[in-house]
Amino acid sequence: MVPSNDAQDCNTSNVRVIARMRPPVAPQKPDCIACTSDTTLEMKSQDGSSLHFTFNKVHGLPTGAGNTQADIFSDVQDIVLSTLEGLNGCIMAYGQTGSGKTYTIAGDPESNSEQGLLTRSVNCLAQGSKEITDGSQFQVHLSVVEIYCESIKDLLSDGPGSTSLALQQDKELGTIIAGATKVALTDASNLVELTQQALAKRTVATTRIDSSCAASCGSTCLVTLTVQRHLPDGSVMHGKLTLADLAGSEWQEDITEEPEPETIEESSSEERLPIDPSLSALGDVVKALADNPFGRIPYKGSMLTQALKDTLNIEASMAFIICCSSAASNAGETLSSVRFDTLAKGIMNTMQVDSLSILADINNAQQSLESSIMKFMQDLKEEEADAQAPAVRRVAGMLAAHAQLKDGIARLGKLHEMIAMLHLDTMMKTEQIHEDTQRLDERVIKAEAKVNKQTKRVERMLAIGEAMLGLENCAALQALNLAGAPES
Ligand SMILES: Nc1ncnc2c1ncn2[C@@H]1O[C@H](COP(=O)(O)OP(=O)(O)OP(=O)(O)O)[C@@H](O)[C@H]1O
Repeated sequence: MVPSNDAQDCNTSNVRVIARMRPPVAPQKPDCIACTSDTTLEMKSQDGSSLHFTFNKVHGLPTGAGNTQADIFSDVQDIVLSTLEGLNGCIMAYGQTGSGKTYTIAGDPESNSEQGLLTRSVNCLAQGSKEITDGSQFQVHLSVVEIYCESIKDLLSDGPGSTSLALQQDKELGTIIAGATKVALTDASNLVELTQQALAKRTVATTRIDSSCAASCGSTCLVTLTVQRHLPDGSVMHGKLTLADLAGSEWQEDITEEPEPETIEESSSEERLPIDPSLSALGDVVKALADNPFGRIPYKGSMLTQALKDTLNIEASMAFIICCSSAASNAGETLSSVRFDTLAKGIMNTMQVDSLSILADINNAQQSLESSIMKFMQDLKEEEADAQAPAVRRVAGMLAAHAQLKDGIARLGKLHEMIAMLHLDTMMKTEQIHEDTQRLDERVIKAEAKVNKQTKRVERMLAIGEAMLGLENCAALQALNLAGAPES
C-alpha cells in the first residue's frame, strides 16, 4: 500500500498535513523512517521493502524542510492570521507519546527560538492586527482546557467547578466551554507564566493502564485563541483558533505488553483502535469529513470532537501536524500516525473532488445558459422581423398623437394668454368707464346746479316782470281815472 496523494502547496490548502520528525534520542535503535524530500517520507521494513508517504510538507533530516519551531509556524501562519478576518482554524499535533506534540504547540515560551505555535500565534495576531489600518479594534482572549476521560478541566483556574466544565452553544460564538477562564491578551508578554501554569495543572498523561477510567485515556490540551474584531461600522467579527495538543496515539494492543520492535506488516493492521476514545472519535470525524464533508459528521462522539466542531469543518482551515519518531522501535506508532495523515488527506481530496464537481456543474450550467440565451436571441430576431412593421406603425401613430397633443397644448397656452390679456383689457376699460361715469356724474350734478340757478333767476325775473306788469296796469288805471272815465 503506497499512499500517493500529490503534495499541495502548504500555505494555500484548507486542509494540510505536515509531518514533523522528532530528532533521534541516543541510544535509539537505527532509523527506520527517513525524509526523502521536503514532501515525502520513506519507511523501511526489516525485509528491505519500503513504504512511501507524501505530505504537504515534511520537516526533518536528512532532506526534509527545516525543522525549527519557526519553520513549523511558517506552514500555518496564514491560518492564524485568517482569524483576524473572522475565520476559524484548527492546528492539531498528533502522534505517540514523546513524539513532540507539546513541544510543537507550547515549546519553551521563554526562549525565542524554542517558542511553540502558541506564543508565535499570539505575537503574529498582535502584529497582524496592527497592520490592519481600517480603524478596526481587536480583542484576543486565551483559554486553555484539558480533556481527560471525557471531562473538561480549566487549566488557567483552580476555582470551584474548574474541573468539570460543560460545552454550550452560543449564537454568535458557536461552541463555547462555559466557565473556562478567558485571559485578554495584548501581546505574548504574560504567556510564559500562563503556559507554565497550564502545563503544571495538566493531568500526567496516562497512556498505560489507567485505573481511574473505564477506558484508558490520554490527556488532550486545547488552547483556544478567540479574536473579536470591532469594525468601524459597529459590526463585530469573531474568529477562533484552536491549537490541539492531542493525547498520545498509542494503540490498544500496545498497552498490555511491552512494545516490541515490529515489522511493518504486523503494525499495519487497520483493525486496531487508538487507546484514547476521543482520538477514535476524532478519527471518525476526519473520516466522515473525508467521505462527505456536507453529510452528517459525528461530532457527538466525544467531548473533544464536540469542542472542535467550529474549527474542524470544511469552512475552517485545518492543519494536522503528524509528529513522529524516526526510531525503529517506534515504527508501528509512526506508521499509525502517518496513516492518520491518509485519512486527513482524504478530506483534502474530497474537498478537491467536490470543488471540481461543483466547478463542472457550474460550467455545465453556464454552457446550457449560454445556449439558451443564443436560442432566445435567435427567436427574438425572427419574431422581431414579423413584429417590427405593426410595431413601427404603432409607434408612428403614437408619435403623431403625441405631436398633436403637443400642438393642442401649445394652442391652449396661447388661448390662455389671450384670455388673460382680454381680461386685463376688460378690467382696464371697466375702470376707465367707471372713472368716466364718475366724471359725468359730477358734470351732471354741476349742470343741474347751474340749471337750478338759472331757473331761480328766471323765476325771479318772471316775478319781477309780473310785478312790473301789475304796476303798469295800476298806472294805466290811474291815468284812466284821472281822465274822467265814467265810473262803472
Ligand atoms: N522537534 C523537536 N526538537 C527538539 N526537541 C524535541 C522535538 N520534539 C520533541 N522534543 C523533545 O522531546 C521531549 C518530548 O516531547 P513532547 O513532550 O513534546 O512530546 P509529546 O508528544 O507532547 O508527549 P506527550 O504525549 O507525553 O505529551 C521533550 O523534551 C521535547 O523537548
